[in-house]
This record gives sequence, C-alpha cells and structure tokens, in this order.
Amino acid sequence: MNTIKDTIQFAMNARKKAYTPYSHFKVGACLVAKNGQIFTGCNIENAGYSSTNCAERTAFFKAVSEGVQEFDSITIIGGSEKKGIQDFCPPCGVCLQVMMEFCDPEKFQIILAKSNEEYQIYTLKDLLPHGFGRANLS
Ligand SMILES: O=c1ccn([C@H]2C[C@H](O)[C@@H](CO)O2)c(=O)[nH]1
Ligand SMILES: [Zn+2]
Repeated sequence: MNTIKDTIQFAMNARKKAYTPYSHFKVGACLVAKNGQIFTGCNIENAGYSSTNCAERTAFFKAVSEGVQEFDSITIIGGSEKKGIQDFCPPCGVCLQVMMEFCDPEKFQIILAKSNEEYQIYTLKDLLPHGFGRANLS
C-alpha cells in the first residue's frame, strides 16, 4: 500500500526525467491504479509545441497501453528548472479530459504536491465540475 508521501517521492523522481528544452518547466506525476500498480510520467516537449505531452497524460497512456484502466489517484509536482517547486501545479484542461475518460469524477483524487509535507487533495469533480464524458454521448 503506497502512502501519499510515497507517491510524492515517485512524482519527484519522474520529474527529473522531464524533457523540457522550451519551457524549462518540469512536471512529474504518479498515477496509482486500483490494483496498486504505479505508473509515473513526466512532460515531454516538442519543437512543434502542440505536440508536447504533459506528465499526467504520459502516466495515463503508459497505464492504458499496459492494459490498466482503473485508477484511484494521481499525484503531481511541477516547477521551473531554475526556481524549483514554488507552487502547486494543477493539471491542464486536456489532462483533466483524459482523466474524465477513465476515472470516477467523485472518487478520483488529484493530489497537488509542493514537498513531502505540503500537498492538497482534490477530486476530479472539484477541478472539472461539469466535465464532458462518455455518459453525455448516450
Ligand atoms: O499540469 C501540468 C502543467 C504543465 N505541464 C507541462 C506542459 C509543458 O511541457 C510545461 C509548461 O506548460 O509543463 C504538465 O506536464 N503538467
Ligand atoms: Zn496537461
């Protein structure tokens, strides 16, 4: 069983792998699956800026591509290369939409961390209150 502090540590380590030659803003994420598996991710930038992949989506796409589709939480830590972690780093709209696809908005936890001790816990519904999901297509 991973504690929140464990997931922060995983996210911090994943952040070290971020490929950010353009923004120099490095993000790490630790996605926890319902089966206990951990999938980490970092942001991966691209000269065609819009081809950039966020840390959160890297973690989700790693998991789904490995056959895992049910999740409990994601822990995120981000900050500039120079200044380090100055603030909480919430997921962008695109990543929230990907979370909508695979997670229960009322249960899935999004943990924003600044350090081992300092973090905030939200649900997906908190950050995307009226999200569009599969149910809207029926
Ligand atoms: O929650 C976030 C916010 C931003 N980024 C990345 C995208 C880009 O590489 C850089 C600056 O936006 O940070 C993430 O990976 N996750
Ligand atoms: Zn994003």
